[in-house]
Amino acid sequence: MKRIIVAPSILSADFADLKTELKRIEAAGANWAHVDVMDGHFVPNITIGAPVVKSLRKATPLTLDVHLMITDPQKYWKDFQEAGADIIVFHVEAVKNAKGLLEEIKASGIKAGVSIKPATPVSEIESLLDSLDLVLVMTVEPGFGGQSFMETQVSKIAALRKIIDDRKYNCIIEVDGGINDKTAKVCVAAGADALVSGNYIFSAGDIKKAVESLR
Ligand SMILES: O=C(CO)[C@@H](O)[C@H](O)COP(=O)(O)O
Ligand SMILES: [Fe+2]
Repeated sequence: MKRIIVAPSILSADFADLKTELKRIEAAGANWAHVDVMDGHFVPNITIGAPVVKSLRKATPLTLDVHLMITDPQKYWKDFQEAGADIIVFHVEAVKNAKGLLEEIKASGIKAGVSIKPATPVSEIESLLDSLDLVLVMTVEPGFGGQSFMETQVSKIAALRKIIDDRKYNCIIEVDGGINDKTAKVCVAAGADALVSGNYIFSAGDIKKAVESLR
Protein backbone atom coordinates (compact mmCIF):
# COMPACT_ATOMS: atom_id res chain seq x y z
CA MET A 1 0.00 0.00 0.00
CA LYS A 2 1.34 3.44 -0.84
CA ARG A 3 2.29 5.77 1.99
CA ILE A 4 0.10 8.87 1.98
CA ILE A 5 1.83 12.21 2.47
CA VAL A 6 0.19 14.30 5.20
CA ALA A 7 0.64 18.06 4.98
CA PRO A 8 -0.94 20.00 7.87
CA SER A 9 -1.97 23.50 6.81
CA ILE A 10 -0.52 25.98 9.27
CA LEU A 11 -3.37 28.35 8.42
CA SER A 12 -5.16 26.70 11.33
CA ALA A 13 -2.12 26.88 13.64
CA ASP A 14 -1.43 29.50 16.32
CA PHE A 15 0.33 32.23 14.31
CA ALA A 16 1.85 33.65 17.50
CA ASP A 17 3.64 30.37 18.18
CA LEU A 18 4.47 28.81 14.82
CA LYS A 19 7.75 27.28 15.99
CA THR A 20 5.93 25.22 18.62
CA GLU A 21 3.20 24.33 16.14
CA LEU A 22 5.80 23.05 13.65
CA LYS A 23 7.40 20.92 16.38
CA ARG A 24 3.97 19.52 17.23
CA ILE A 25 3.24 18.45 13.66
CA GLU A 26 6.76 17.06 13.26
CA ALA A 27 6.28 14.95 16.41
CA ALA A 28 2.87 13.87 15.11
CA GLY A 29 4.51 12.36 12.02
CA ALA A 30 3.53 14.94 9.42
CA ASN A 31 5.54 14.86 6.19
CA TRP A 32 5.17 18.42 4.97
CA ALA A 33 4.05 21.77 6.35
CA HIS A 34 1.51 23.38 3.99
CA VAL A 35 1.80 27.17 3.87
CA ASP A 36 -1.18 29.09 2.48
CA VAL A 37 -0.18 32.42 0.97
CA MET A 38 -3.14 34.70 0.19
CA ASP A 39 -2.99 38.22 -1.19
CA GLY A 40 -6.50 39.59 -0.60
CA HIS A 41 -6.92 39.82 -4.37
CA PHE A 42 -6.84 36.36 -5.93
CA VAL A 43 -8.76 35.26 -2.84
CA PRO A 44 -10.66 37.41 -0.32
CA ASN A 45 -8.23 36.88 2.56
CA ILE A 46 -4.69 37.95 3.48
CA THR A 47 -2.31 35.60 5.25
CA ILE A 48 1.47 35.50 5.19
CA GLY A 49 4.41 36.42 2.98
CA ALA A 50 7.97 35.36 2.24
CA PRO A 51 9.54 36.79 5.46
CA VAL A 52 7.41 34.39 7.49
CA VAL A 53 8.45 31.47 5.27
CA LYS A 54 12.08 32.46 5.91
CA SER A 55 11.49 32.10 9.64
CA LEU A 56 9.60 28.82 9.21
CA ARG A 57 12.57 27.49 7.23
CA LYS A 58 14.85 28.10 10.24
CA ALA A 59 12.35 26.47 12.57
CA THR A 60 11.72 23.11 10.85
CA PRO A 61 13.28 20.44 8.65
CA LEU A 62 9.81 19.58 7.27
CA THR A 63 9.26 20.06 3.55
CA LEU A 64 7.68 23.50 3.09
CA ASP A 65 4.81 23.16 0.64
CA VAL A 66 3.92 26.72 -0.36
CA HIS A 67 0.46 27.24 -1.88
CA LEU A 68 0.38 30.62 -3.61
CA MET A 69 -3.17 31.96 -3.84
CA ILE A 70 -2.03 35.22 -5.37
CA THR A 71 -2.75 37.18 -8.55
CA ASP A 72 0.84 37.54 -9.64
CA PRO A 73 2.87 34.40 -8.88
CA GLN A 74 5.41 35.30 -11.62
CA LYS A 75 6.35 38.38 -9.64
CA TYR A 76 6.63 36.79 -6.20
CA TRP A 77 7.56 33.10 -6.48
CA LYS A 78 11.30 33.80 -6.31
CA ASP A 79 10.91 35.49 -2.92
CA PHE A 80 9.39 32.28 -1.58
CA GLN A 81 12.05 30.09 -3.19
CA GLU A 82 14.79 32.24 -1.66
CA ALA A 83 12.98 32.12 1.67
CA GLY A 84 13.34 28.34 1.68
CA ALA A 85 10.25 26.82 0.06
CA ASP A 86 10.75 23.24 -1.12
CA ILE A 87 7.62 23.14 -3.29
CA ILE A 88 5.89 26.10 -4.91
CA VAL A 89 2.34 25.67 -6.14
CA PHE A 90 0.58 28.45 -8.03
CA HIS A 91 -2.94 28.68 -9.42
CA VAL A 92 -3.32 27.99 -13.12
CA GLU A 93 -6.21 30.50 -13.17
CA ALA A 94 -3.76 33.28 -12.23
CA VAL A 95 -1.27 32.98 -15.10
CA LYS A 96 -1.09 33.13 -18.88
CA ASN A 97 2.03 31.02 -19.37
CA ALA A 98 1.87 28.27 -16.75
CA LYS A 99 4.38 26.06 -18.55
CA GLY A 100 6.99 28.84 -18.62
CA LEU A 101 6.54 29.57 -14.93
CA LEU A 102 6.76 25.88 -14.04
CA GLU A 103 10.03 25.56 -15.92
CA GLU A 104 11.40 28.67 -14.21
CA ILE A 105 10.54 27.34 -10.75
CA LYS A 106 11.99 23.90 -11.49
CA ALA A 107 15.18 25.45 -12.89
CA SER A 108 15.72 27.07 -9.47
CA GLY A 109 16.13 23.56 -8.01
CA ILE A 110 12.84 23.13 -6.16
CA LYS A 111 9.61 21.33 -7.01
CA ALA A 112 6.77 23.01 -8.86
CA GLY A 113 3.04 22.44 -8.98
CA VAL A 114 -0.19 23.98 -10.13
CA SER A 115 -3.47 24.17 -8.30
CA ILE A 116 -6.97 24.18 -9.75
CA LYS A 117 -10.05 25.76 -8.21
CA PRO A 118 -13.25 23.69 -8.01
CA ALA A 119 -14.66 25.20 -11.21
CA THR A 120 -11.51 24.59 -13.27
CA PRO A 121 -11.63 21.39 -15.32
CA VAL A 122 -8.79 18.89 -15.67
CA SER A 123 -8.57 19.79 -19.38
CA GLU A 124 -7.06 23.16 -18.35
CA ILE A 125 -3.93 21.47 -17.02
CA GLU A 126 -3.73 18.27 -19.06
CA SER A 127 -0.94 19.62 -21.26
CA LEU A 128 1.05 20.61 -18.16
CA LEU A 129 1.02 17.25 -16.44
CA ASP A 130 4.28 16.04 -17.98
CA SER A 131 6.11 19.11 -16.54
CA LEU A 132 4.49 18.98 -13.12
CA ASP A 133 5.91 17.58 -9.89
CA LEU A 134 2.52 18.05 -8.26
CA VAL A 135 -1.08 18.95 -9.00
CA LEU A 136 -3.14 20.42 -6.17
CA VAL A 137 -6.87 19.80 -6.42
CA MET A 138 -8.91 22.27 -4.36
CA THR A 139 -11.85 20.60 -2.69
CA VAL A 140 -13.09 23.93 -1.29
CA GLU A 141 -13.17 27.42 -2.80
CA PRO A 142 -9.68 28.75 -1.95
CA GLY A 143 -9.47 31.51 0.66
CA PHE A 144 -10.29 30.07 4.06
CA GLY A 145 -9.65 27.09 6.29
CA GLY A 146 -12.41 25.15 8.00
CA GLN A 147 -14.78 24.80 5.01
CA SER A 148 -16.71 21.69 4.00
CA PHE A 149 -15.29 19.22 1.48
CA MET A 150 -16.85 19.39 -2.00
CA GLU A 151 -17.74 15.86 -3.09
CA THR A 152 -18.07 17.15 -6.66
CA GLN A 153 -14.27 17.24 -6.88
CA VAL A 154 -13.73 13.52 -6.32
CA SER A 155 -14.24 12.66 -9.99
CA LYS A 156 -11.53 15.19 -10.84
CA ILE A 157 -9.05 13.37 -8.59
CA ALA A 158 -9.95 10.07 -10.26
CA ALA A 159 -9.63 11.55 -13.76
CA LEU A 160 -6.19 12.93 -12.94
CA ARG A 161 -5.10 9.59 -11.44
CA LYS A 162 -6.06 7.81 -14.66
CA ILE A 163 -4.23 10.24 -16.95
CA ILE A 164 -1.10 10.26 -14.76
CA ASP A 165 -0.99 6.46 -14.52
CA ASP A 166 -1.86 5.79 -18.18
CA ARG A 167 0.84 8.17 -19.41
CA LYS A 168 3.28 7.28 -16.62
CA TYR A 169 3.81 10.88 -15.56
CA ASN A 170 5.84 11.58 -12.48
CA CYS A 171 3.28 13.85 -10.81
CA ILE A 172 1.83 13.67 -7.30
CA ILE A 173 -1.86 14.42 -6.69
CA GLU A 174 -2.42 16.59 -3.60
CA VAL A 175 -5.87 17.42 -2.28
CA ASP A 176 -6.69 20.50 -0.22
CA GLY A 177 -9.81 21.61 1.63
CA GLY A 178 -12.12 20.01 4.17
CA ILE A 179 -9.95 16.94 4.67
CA ASN A 180 -10.74 14.82 7.73
CA ASP A 181 -10.64 11.09 8.48
CA LYS A 182 -13.76 10.48 6.36
CA THR A 183 -13.04 12.68 3.35
CA ALA A 184 -9.40 11.51 3.33
CA LYS A 185 -10.61 7.97 2.65
CA VAL A 186 -12.65 9.11 -0.34
CA CYS A 187 -9.71 11.08 -1.76
CA VAL A 188 -7.20 8.27 -1.31
CA ALA A 189 -9.62 5.80 -2.93
CA ALA A 190 -9.92 8.19 -5.89
CA GLY A 191 -6.12 8.33 -6.22
CA ALA A 192 -4.74 11.13 -4.01
CA ASP A 193 -1.10 10.86 -2.90
CA ALA A 194 -0.94 13.81 -0.52
CA LEU A 195 -3.52 15.33 1.82
CA VAL A 196 -3.55 18.88 3.15
CA SER A 197 -5.48 19.27 6.37
CA GLY A 198 -5.76 22.33 8.59
CA ASN A 199 -8.78 22.54 10.83
CA TYR A 200 -9.11 18.79 11.40
CA ILE A 201 -5.49 18.39 12.55
CA PHE A 202 -5.06 21.56 14.59
CA SER A 203 -8.39 21.26 16.37
CA ALA A 204 -7.73 17.65 17.37
CA GLY A 205 -6.93 16.88 21.01
CA ASP A 206 -4.39 14.30 19.86
CA ILE A 207 -2.81 15.53 16.63
CA LYS A 208 -0.69 12.38 16.20
CA LYS A 209 -3.88 10.36 16.10
CA ALA A 210 -5.40 12.84 13.66
CA VAL A 211 -2.40 12.58 11.32
CA GLU A 212 -2.48 8.78 11.51
CA SER A 213 -6.23 8.70 10.87
CA LEU A 214 -5.65 10.43 7.54
CA ARG A 215 -3.29 7.69 6.43
O1 LIG B 1 -5.69 26.45 0.66
C1 LIG B 1 -6.46 26.32 1.57
C2 LIG B 1 -7.67 27.20 1.69
O2 LIG B 1 -7.68 28.08 0.63
C3 LIG B 1 -6.24 25.22 2.51
O3 LIG B 1 -4.91 24.80 2.58
C4 LIG B 1 -6.90 25.26 3.86
O4 LIG B 1 -6.16 25.98 4.78
C5 LIG B 1 -7.13 23.87 4.36
O5 LIG B 1 -7.78 23.98 5.56
P1 LIG B 1 -8.91 22.95 6.03
O6 LIG B 1 -10.01 23.00 5.00
O7 LIG B 1 -8.27 21.61 6.11
O8 LIG B 1 -9.31 23.50 7.36
FE1 LIG C 1 -3.79 25.33 0.71
